[in-house]
Amino acid sequence: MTPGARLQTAIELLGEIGEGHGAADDVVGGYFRRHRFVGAKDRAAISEHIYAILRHRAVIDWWIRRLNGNRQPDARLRLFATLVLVEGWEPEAVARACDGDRFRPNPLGILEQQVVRDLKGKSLMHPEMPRPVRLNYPDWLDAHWQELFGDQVDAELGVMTDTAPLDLRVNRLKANRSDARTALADEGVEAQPTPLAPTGLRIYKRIPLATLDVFKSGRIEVQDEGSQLAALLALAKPGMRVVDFCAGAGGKTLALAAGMQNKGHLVACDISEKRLERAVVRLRRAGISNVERKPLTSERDKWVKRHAESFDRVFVDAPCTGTGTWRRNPDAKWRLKPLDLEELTALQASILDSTARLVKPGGRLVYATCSMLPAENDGQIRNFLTSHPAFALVPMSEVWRDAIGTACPVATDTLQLTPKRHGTDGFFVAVMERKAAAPAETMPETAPEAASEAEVDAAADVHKVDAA
Ligand SMILES: C[S@@+](CC[C@H](N)C(=O)[O-])C[C@H]1O[C@@H](n2cnc3c(N)ncnc32)[C@H](O)[C@@H]1O
Repeated sequence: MTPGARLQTAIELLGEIGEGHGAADDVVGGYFRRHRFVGAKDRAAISEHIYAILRHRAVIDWWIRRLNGNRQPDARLRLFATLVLVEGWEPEAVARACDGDRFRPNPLGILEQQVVRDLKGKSLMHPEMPRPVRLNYPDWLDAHWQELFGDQVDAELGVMTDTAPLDLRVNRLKANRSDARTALADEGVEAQPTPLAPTGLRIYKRIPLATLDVFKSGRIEVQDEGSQLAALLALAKPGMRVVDFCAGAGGKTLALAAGMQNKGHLVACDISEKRLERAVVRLRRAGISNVERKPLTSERDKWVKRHAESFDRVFVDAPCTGTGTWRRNPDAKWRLKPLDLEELTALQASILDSTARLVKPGGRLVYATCSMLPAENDGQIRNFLTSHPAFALVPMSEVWRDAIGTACPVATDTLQLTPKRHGTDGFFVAVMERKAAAPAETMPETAPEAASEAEVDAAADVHKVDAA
């Protein structure tokens, strides 16, 4: 591809992302899957153009508006401005690449030429930029960040425009960390142990992961260190009965099953049967055979009532704003609206309320999000504990000591990881225990019949993953 053809592709994909055709990684990944002839260098260049814009969008738009009256920035103008401001292109190089020839962008219009010319030599940041512009997030989130980070907002949000490294989880059913690291090195990939999670390896380069033997043989999986820690902190042990309630495509399910050494019963629930289906191949690759997949109609599905107080661990990886993953999904912040936060917090409260029923006396409810917004995290836990006196928070120092054994990285009773402080995604974990002697949670009006083991086994047979 010529540089111009790469720009034209980036413009088209940015248009699709902007029109809500999907998350950036789906749109870009889908394009590359449909156009397999696009070479590795072209793919890297196209992705770099797109992600440079998504990461710096507020700053780019601020400059465009400043230089160009209040003109609404479009995909072309954003790209041209980013080439000059972020990628250091000369205005003449932009003009040369956009000559209107086949597969290349049309020549720059007068306004576009003017913006590109005026941006030459400018630095990305300007002292007059308001904080949400400087740090590239929507205005309405400023108060939320202030509540969480106080005078550290700049430092904490400043790193959210960086690129995240690639974290891998070593599958303890098949390898230990040192073996997996050696196997990666044998395939030419240098990996470092993650500082907090004993199961993690970190890679700073782009690698063709799916082609590596160490991946194909199920010894490693992609998983951010924060997610690995969340699963470890559940302390799911061999022989336990465990639910992964919002299991999706099984990222945490795989980690929980490894902690259980493939022994005991692990139910992976989700309202999306399609996502659960995507877990099958991953479970098989990891050699996991103790997982039952259970699609639900909602968090209030009858299955929940039928299994009241029958699980040692209930893991809730709640649907959330994903504000902790902006380094990986920079476009997500621009799709997020205040109403989404309201709807998500209501859904999280309902999921917590319903899943509490599943926990045995003495068992634990583990709530996790990949968000850093207090309303989804500590606020949610405060409300839950007030309305569910049968549960008590297990202090994080205690959970961490039992699960990880190193010094706990926070002094609070819940865990809020941030990219700035911990180098992980922004991840939250709270562990609550149902008091052993407490009366049962309020039960539904219709008497709950506990499922017999035979029923459970029959359900398991339908969805059970063949480990072969
Ligand atoms: C954060 S994602 C889970 C990611 C997954 N645990 C992993 O590690 O790959 C949240 C999941 O919650 C599911 N979900 C949304 N609403 C739900 C509900 N009412 N009950 C159960 N699951 C729900 C979504 O389908 C989504 O898969």
